[in-house]
Amino acid sequence: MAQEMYTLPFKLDDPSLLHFDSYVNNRWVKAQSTKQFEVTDPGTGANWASCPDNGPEDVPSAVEAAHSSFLEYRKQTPRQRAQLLMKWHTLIVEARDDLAKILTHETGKPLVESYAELDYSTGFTWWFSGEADRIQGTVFSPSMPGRRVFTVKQPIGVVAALVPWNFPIAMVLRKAGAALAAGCTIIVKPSPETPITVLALAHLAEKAGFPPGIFNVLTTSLDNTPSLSEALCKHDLVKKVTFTGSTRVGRLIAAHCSHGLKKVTLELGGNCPFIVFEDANMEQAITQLLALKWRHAGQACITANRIFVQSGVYQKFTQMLKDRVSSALVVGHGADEGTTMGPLTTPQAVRKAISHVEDASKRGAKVVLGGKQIKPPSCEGGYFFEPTIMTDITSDMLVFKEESFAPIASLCKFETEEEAVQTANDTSMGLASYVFTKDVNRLWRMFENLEAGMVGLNTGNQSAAETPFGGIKQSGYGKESGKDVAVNEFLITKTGTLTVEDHF
Ligand SMILES: O=CCCC(=O)O
Repeated sequence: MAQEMYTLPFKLDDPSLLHFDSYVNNRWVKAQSTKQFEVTDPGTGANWASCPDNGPEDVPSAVEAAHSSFLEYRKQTPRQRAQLLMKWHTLIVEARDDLAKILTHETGKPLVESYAELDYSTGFTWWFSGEADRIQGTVFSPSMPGRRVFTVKQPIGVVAALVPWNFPIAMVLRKAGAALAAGCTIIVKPSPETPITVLALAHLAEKAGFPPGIFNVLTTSLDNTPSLSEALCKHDLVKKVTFTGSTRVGRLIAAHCSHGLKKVTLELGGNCPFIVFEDANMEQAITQLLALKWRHAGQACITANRIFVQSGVYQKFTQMLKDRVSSALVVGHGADEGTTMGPLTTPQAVRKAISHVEDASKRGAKVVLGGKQIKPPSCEGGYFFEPTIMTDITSDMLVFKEESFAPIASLCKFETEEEAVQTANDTSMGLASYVFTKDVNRLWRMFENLEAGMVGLNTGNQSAAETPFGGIKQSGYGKESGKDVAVNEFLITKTGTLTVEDHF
């Protein structure tokens, strides 16, 4: 359907930001099939845009363009790459109000959270423009006399970035920031729910002066996502794949990439434990939990999925949480003033939330708040679920075994530190964990014993551009953000050995 057939649900200060075609080699392009897919406002269920539904046949020309650009871009000095990133950063910051509106109408998150995502995201452009200048090799004398060894870091080549819908701007800038700083070119495949924010970033990248083929976006529908992603992963000229999403899809990506032995970064599911000991500062724990659990209605990989509370404060904590949630959360359309929790992004997410509550209730959990799908006034077609608190959660329930990815706080009681560690680690995932206690020795022990790539100690969300982000176990491998580690994911290390003749 042509874009003129849709009604835009918002007005932008700079309408030139809006693009509805894919972006390859600095050109706005359709899919070869000419097919389109629709973009929906999760707050109303109404479609407001459509984009090209690219398939595997659209991959080779995009990769070839990205590869020929790579052969030139890799020759730019780190300072030149830093300057391009900084210009992009400035333009994104300037477009903050418009980008926040698009983000809210694609993801459903409240405007206040869209602004928070933008501020988090521009941390990445800022940080990685600095990282470009800090890429360095080494030189040293080896054990063999008369030799010198040195290493240089070189960009790996064309990168494919497969990004999720929950933080579409942050996840693109976290990946692209590092890749472009390293001297790689990139093809981004946005999630079918959130292509327009990513196309707006492409518009700003061009305005910032990135030459053709450096930053490319191939949009695609849910149906074509598997085949297009596979074609990207298996193309010979794609040298690195970076993916954020579910563990199930992460396994498929790793399998596709194994053919070409491609370097892969996988940021996968969480099922993160949030542990509150009796001696914790309850106010602090609740405040941190609220910010973490209700961030984007629970749709973050690092959200608190299983909340373990020590028996002595279990009742008190449950009541405090219920009071705070009841008074703090206003559910509605993300663009409405006063909304503090928006809809879920997809109807499938609502179905999963319903099934998790039903399964837990059947197995003995108590729903102390919420538990149902809702339709706030003027949002009848939207994908809303009540902020929900359940107690008496046990390890046989789906909410314990899987990520809910919904506004469901699931509380489990525990007695001892040993039991808390054992049950928290009782999952195949290992992304983030959170511990609240005033006992510094216990904090340290928990930090060492919890199986997670990131541990918050009297802290909820710890995500930041300067902080290494990534999981262990089936939460994936590789690090994004942080000093050196993130850029290294897009670099190869080449070793030189030189024989030095001693003439003097
Ligand atoms: O959901 C995944 C990303 C969340 C974050 O970067 O804090």
